[in-house]
Amino acid sequence: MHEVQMDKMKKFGKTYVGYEYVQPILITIDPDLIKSVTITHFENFTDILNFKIEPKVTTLDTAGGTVWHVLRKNMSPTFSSGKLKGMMEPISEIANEMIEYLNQETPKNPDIDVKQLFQSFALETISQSAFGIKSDAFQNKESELLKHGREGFSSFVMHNFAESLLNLALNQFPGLLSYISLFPAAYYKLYDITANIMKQRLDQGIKKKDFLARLQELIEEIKENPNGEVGKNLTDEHITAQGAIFFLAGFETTANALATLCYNLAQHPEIQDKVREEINNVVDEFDGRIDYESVQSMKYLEACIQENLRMYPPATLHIRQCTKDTEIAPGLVIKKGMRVDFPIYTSHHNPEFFPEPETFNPDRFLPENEKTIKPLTFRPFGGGPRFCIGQRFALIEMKLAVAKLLTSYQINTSPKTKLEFDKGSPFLLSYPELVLRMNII
Ligand code: HEM
Repeated sequence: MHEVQMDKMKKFGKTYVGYEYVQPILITIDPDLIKSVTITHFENFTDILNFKIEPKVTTLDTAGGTVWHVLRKNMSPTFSSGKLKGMMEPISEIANEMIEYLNQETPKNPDIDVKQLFQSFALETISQSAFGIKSDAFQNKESELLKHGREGFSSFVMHNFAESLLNLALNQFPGLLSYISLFPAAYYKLYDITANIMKQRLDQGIKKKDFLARLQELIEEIKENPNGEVGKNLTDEHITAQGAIFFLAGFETTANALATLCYNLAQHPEIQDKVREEINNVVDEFDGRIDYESVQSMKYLEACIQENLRMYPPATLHIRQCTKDTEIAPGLVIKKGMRVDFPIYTSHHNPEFFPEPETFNPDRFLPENEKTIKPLTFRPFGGGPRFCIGQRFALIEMKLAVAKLLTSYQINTSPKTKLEFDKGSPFLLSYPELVLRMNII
């Protein structure tokens, strides 16, 4: 799909009108228009869907209006610096498990499907920090959570796709909604897992400090203060639903980005050597520690991660629905009910924003050069108040994983290395596998 968008942008320029059946959609990578919609006039563009869904599937990414506001406000503290710092110790342990797994596998066969490797890493990370449980993803490829994660994620992709296809029908016949579920079984399974763990914790008086603990606090708040902001706008079902989306949104995106980063580093051994040298120097300065503090000093590693997110953004598009007629630029009025699309891949590959866009050049993101990047042209995590809530979590998680990996392994291409993106995915730059050769240092 990103290829289609690239062709259209070449033909029509940075802004054009596309059609979904008979409904017009404004499609733009113009940073001024993006600012106008996602920031200046955000109150008229808070929503992602333009039809109602039941509370059990109203996750932060699908919620709209007041429900979204209240959810976002109350979920944000989970990602404060203090909370993130607390989560890093288990993540560091999981990265160690990943290295142990490689130490066990690579003597048999150094060609590793890094997509699968990082899916296990990301799954274990989310399941321990969100659900407080071990999924045993490295050793157990049949892990229940891994299965629901993969199925749920393809469904998550599908529900976005289904949303586009059913949009028109649902608009005209809202009654259809009682018959159609856009959210397949895996979603409900994750809802049940969340509900069961919360119940178990309540019954056994287990106290933790993870995402689920925050959800439990909110459910308590509804009971204690039914007329407060949370009680008036949310139900227990709304809150429980958030367990699933944190799991689904954080799993595949992070795994995809980590795998393509390793691919870029394998293609550019000189960049890989440079980033390894930085990691080793910082680790020496921090008495051998790779942790929350030390990874903050790895500026070149951060630049490599950002440059990889530019070249291969896991999400290729983000969208907003207009809820009130709004003039977003002189003479350009977006009507209520119209959707505005912001292609990410197309913006990241536009030579006007990023010269020589097909070249992997982490220097673009070094602190001294970052000012040359125009705000809202680089949007791997979206933009405005509705940007990705897991951004900081994902960045630190990726830094930790890559820092640990590069101190133990040299990443090379293998004759089996091939990066081929799935065709037709409207929102994601997904690919089935990515094999790289991992040589112990
Ligand atoms: C490399 C990793 C990731 C990428 C590239 C990514 C990308 C995105 C993008 C493009 C959006 C749409 C933002 C917009 O509409 O402006 C989004 C939303 C979201 N992401 Fe992420 N994400 C990543 C990791 C995570 C993680 C780790 C979590 C959770 C732990 C997460 C949770 C969410 C949620 C809940 C939303 C909806 C936010 C809202 O509508 O308020 N993401 N993400």
